[in-house]
This record gives sequence, structure tokens and C-alpha cells, in this order.
Amino acid sequence: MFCCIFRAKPASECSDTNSDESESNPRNKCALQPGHSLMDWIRLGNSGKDLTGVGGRMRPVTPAELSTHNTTNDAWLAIRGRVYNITHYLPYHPGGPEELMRGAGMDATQLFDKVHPWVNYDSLLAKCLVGPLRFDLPDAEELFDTSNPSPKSDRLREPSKAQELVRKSMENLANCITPVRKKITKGDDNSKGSPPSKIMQSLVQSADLPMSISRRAASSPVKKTDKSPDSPLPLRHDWIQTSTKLTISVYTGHLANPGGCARITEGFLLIEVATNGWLRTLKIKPEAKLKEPLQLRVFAESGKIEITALKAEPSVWKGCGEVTLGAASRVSSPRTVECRVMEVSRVSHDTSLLSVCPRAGPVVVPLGHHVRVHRRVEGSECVRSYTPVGEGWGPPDGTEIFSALRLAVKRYDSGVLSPHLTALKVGDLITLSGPYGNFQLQKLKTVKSLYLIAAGTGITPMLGLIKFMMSRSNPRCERTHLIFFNKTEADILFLENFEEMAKEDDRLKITHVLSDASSSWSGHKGRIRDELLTEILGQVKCDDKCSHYSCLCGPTEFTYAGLDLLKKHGFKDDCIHAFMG
Ligand code: HEM
Repeated sequence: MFCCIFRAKPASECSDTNSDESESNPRNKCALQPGHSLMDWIRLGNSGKDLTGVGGRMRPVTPAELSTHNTTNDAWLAIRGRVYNITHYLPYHPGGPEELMRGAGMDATQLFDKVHPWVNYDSLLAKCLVGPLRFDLPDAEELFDTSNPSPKSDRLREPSKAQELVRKSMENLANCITPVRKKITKGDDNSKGSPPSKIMQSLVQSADLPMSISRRAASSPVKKTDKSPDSPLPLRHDWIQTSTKLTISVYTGHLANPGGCARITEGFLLIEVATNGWLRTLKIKPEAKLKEPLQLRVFAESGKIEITALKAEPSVWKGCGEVTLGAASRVSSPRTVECRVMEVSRVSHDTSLLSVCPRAGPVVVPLGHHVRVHRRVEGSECVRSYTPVGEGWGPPDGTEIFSALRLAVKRYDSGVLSPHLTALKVGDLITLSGPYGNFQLQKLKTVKSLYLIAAGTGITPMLGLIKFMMSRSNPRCERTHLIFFNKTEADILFLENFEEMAKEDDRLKITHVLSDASSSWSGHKGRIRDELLTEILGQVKCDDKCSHYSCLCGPTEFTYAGLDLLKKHGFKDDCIHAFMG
């Protein structure tokens, strides 16, 4: 049942994989020539040899220039806005040089993602980085313009700093040892890797190499031929381990905006993933015992969900265990979970940030979606909606390791639920249900300018979108403009975070508008109105290829007023999302 693995064939015989079939079923691993293993590639990377072919100095590359580097003696490709010189990597590519050459001279992001989105290309090619693929924007040039001495441009060159870090991680490249996968055949849902080699075993056990082997059990339970828009997206998964942790990654697809949860039940690790109204379950019978706490993280752009569990006993496993992928079923109703309060902090004079952890295991709410808090008050059920606030907002807390849901709760003295919620203490329990919402992250796929219009606690769904936009590289966000309405200065939530972020990145603009400002307030005053938006947005022209989008959230009246104004300002319905609790 668990026999391995991939079809090995000499590199010279790999050219026939240049077909659609190799994209849909890309199990075409090649036997590498002696001296071309991953360890040899790491050694070459560390030898000091210039693998960039441009002297190691990063510079922007235009698509036209990229297209000229398309021969086996001089091959470049771009992935997610970065251009790499792959000439030296060709004989080391486990899929064979011919396969890799399919991406030469072009933006190979889609091709790469179709074949093996899990491959850690940016570490593997860290020493081959030529520079950013130059977009038609002046900003993009500035980003890597080393001749511009302004401190701002230094800061904006951050990708190169990050790249430096990635370069350093080459030393630890044993972390991304070529995984071995089991060929998935019809009706065979269980998968398991092959034993790690001796060299890998010793690498795993060496204390200074935290991550060690990656053994993959990738699969798609959905037939690729089913392309109806209402069908579940294909799902892949793989795994990686250290001697103390097991991490399962589930790939739901680019901008799929998944929700999910994970828990350990009767020795099984159960992972539930919801996308687009479909629910899939992965049931893993681990090779040995796992223990809590589990950690759950979502990468918004790629749609990857990462679940990390602790091993009860430190050891190196041969595989992650038996994985059973359940068939996709329609999400029928939201889940209700009991949560424990882990931390309570203040984010303004009347608003608390509650960090709560579902007792059964971590839960992820899709970006822009919300949960409901339930409480019985005098015999009837009282419900309020909250959009969880992601990491990095409000004062730093220690709940990150518990994958907490963080809710910003404003206290209304005459409210039914908020006085109770803001009085909760660490250890108390609350009941949540969810996720709810219809926000589609896909709508931001080509967006370069995002306008966010929020009032009061209506800021919460915007926070995740701000982080998402700022982190994107393809397309790179040009501008995210938040227009934030509050009563007084003291009511502005997350002010410090905003100020810091706007200082760090001048693509983020924030305009505060106060309806009851103090006499010392020099900013905008009043309520949402036409002249204000004209001044801030100008006239927007919607066409077939819109690269702008606007989101609104606040009290119902505010949201409707905002909708009318946005339409008056040229936004089509398709370019607006109104968050409604
Ligand atoms: C964009 C054009 C590319 C194509 C068409 C391509 C194709 C393939 C194919 C067909 C395989 C064998 C798949 C299998 O074993 O299931 C493979 C494996 C692999 N490729 Fe690529 N590849 C490309 C780019 C890259 C790049 C840029 C890198 C990173 C440096 C890379 C790294 C790998 C690795 C590490 C494997 C082994 C993956 C595994 O065992 O899971 N490939 N590739």
C-alpha cells in the first residue's frame, strides 16, 4: 500500500514530459547526473562562484531583456516578480533541464505553480537572483535603485535585505531537501514517504539544523477535468518535520482564501479546510504520538494552510503517517466552537482586544470574514459579529503561539453583550460560530490601488486587507488608501500601528476624519461626504481591466452613504465590497 514513489528516469529522457500531461500529472522526476544532488547544489552555492551571471549585483530586468535569456547556456526565468539565472541550476533540477527550460526567458510563475507550488524556489535559487522583473511602474525601479540615496529608498529596498536573509538560509538548505513523493493512484487515498537517508538522519539530529527533511504526500482528491466554477478547488498537501515538530501544509490555491481548523482526536490529527463553500477533511494517523498545542497559519496569497503539531517524543519519522483525504462536501452550516480567553488588552479607552482560543484546536477565519459571539441573556440568545484582527495589530501579546482569534470589542454601556465581553478575564469561556461572509479575495487579484473606507470598529476587516496588499509583489500594490472615520482622536483604533506602517511604507496612505474633533485637530473633520471623497480619491474611471477596488465597513447608514458616493465617483458595483455584519 505504501510502496514508493516516483518514476525515475535519466535526464536525457525527460523531454517528452513537455506536454499538458506533465502539467496535470507532474510525477516526472529525473535521475540526476552524479555530482548534481541537492547537497552538491548547496556546496556550489556556498563556493563563492557567481551564479547570477551579473556579478551578484541586483538590478531590474525588463520582460524584453528576460526573453533574450532563453538558451541552456544562458537561461533566466522570473517567478513572482523576481528574475533568476537558472543556467547553473539546470543539471541540478530534479525534473530535468528540459522541463526547467520550459520556463526560460519568461515569467514562469504559473508554470511553476502548476507543477510544484510547494518547492522552495526562493531558497534554492537565492544565489541566482538577478533582480526584480521591472513592471511599468516607476516605483518598481525605485525599489531596487541603488543609486538613490534617500532613506526612503533604502527602506524600500527591503526585498534585497530579505533576499540577503534567504541567501544566508542557503547554509541551512538541508531544510528543503528534495522531497520524495508517493505516486497517487485512483482509489488510493493513503500516502507515506520513504525513509530518510542516513545523511538526512544525521542532519535532522544535528542540533543546529532546525528543519530537516521534507517528505511529501501530495495529492489532489478532485479530478482536474472538473472545471465547473461550482466545483471544489483541487487540494494538495505535503509535510516537513524537525525532530520535535511535524508540519502539514495544505495548498488550496492562489487567493482561495481558505478557512479551516485542526485538532487532535483519538490519536488522529484532523484538518478541515473550507474554500468556496466546500469542505475537505484530512485525517492523519501519525507515525507516532502528536501533542498539542497545534498551530495554524494561512498564507493569503498562495492559499497555503500550515498546521504544526508537536511530537510527543523527539525523533525522526520515516513518514508523516497515513493520510486519508475525505471527499469534498458542501459546507452546510457554520461551526460553533467554545473558546477560552487567553489574553485581554486595551486598544482604546472603550475597546478591548480579546485573544481567544478554540478549545478543540486552532481555527482560521478567511480574510474579510467574521465570526459571531453568542450569549444567552435573560432567556434569549444574543449575537454580535466580529471580524478577527490578525497578528501585528494592537499591543504585542503572547497568544501568537496558540493561533488565537483576536476580537476588537467596543464597550457600549447600554449594550447587551459588549459590557459582558469587555469584562471577560483570562480563562473565561465564550461561544463563537462561523465563519460568515462573502468577501472574495480573488477580487483583489489584479488590484493595484485599494481604497478602504471605515468607521469605528468597521476598521477590523480592513486590517487584514492592508497587510495583504502591502505584502503583494505580483502585481505590486501601488497605493492602499484608508479613510478612517471616528468621533474623536481618542477613538482611533490601532493608531500607533497605522503610523508605524505608513512611516515604513509610503504606498500606505491614511486619512483620519473626525466628527467631534478637539480644537487642536488639524486634520479632516465631519462625516462621509462628496467633497471629501473628491479630494481624496479624485475621479475614478472603471473599465474592463480595473486595477482598483474599494471596501466599506461601518454602521449601516455610513456604509450605504459610502456606497452611493463611491458609485458617484465612478466605481462600478464590481469594484466595491461593502462588509455587512
Ligand atoms: C518553471 C518551470 C519548471 C518546470 C516546468 C518544472 C518541472 C518539474 C517537473 C516535471 C518535476 C518533476 C515533478 C515530480 O517529481 O513530481 C520537477 C521537480 C522539481 N523541480 Fe521543477 N520545474 C520548473 C521550475 C523549477 C524551479 C525554478 C525550481 C527551483 C529551483 C524547481 C525545483 C524542483 C524541485 C526541487 C523538484 C523536485 C520536487 C519534488 O520532488 O517535490 N523547478 N520540476
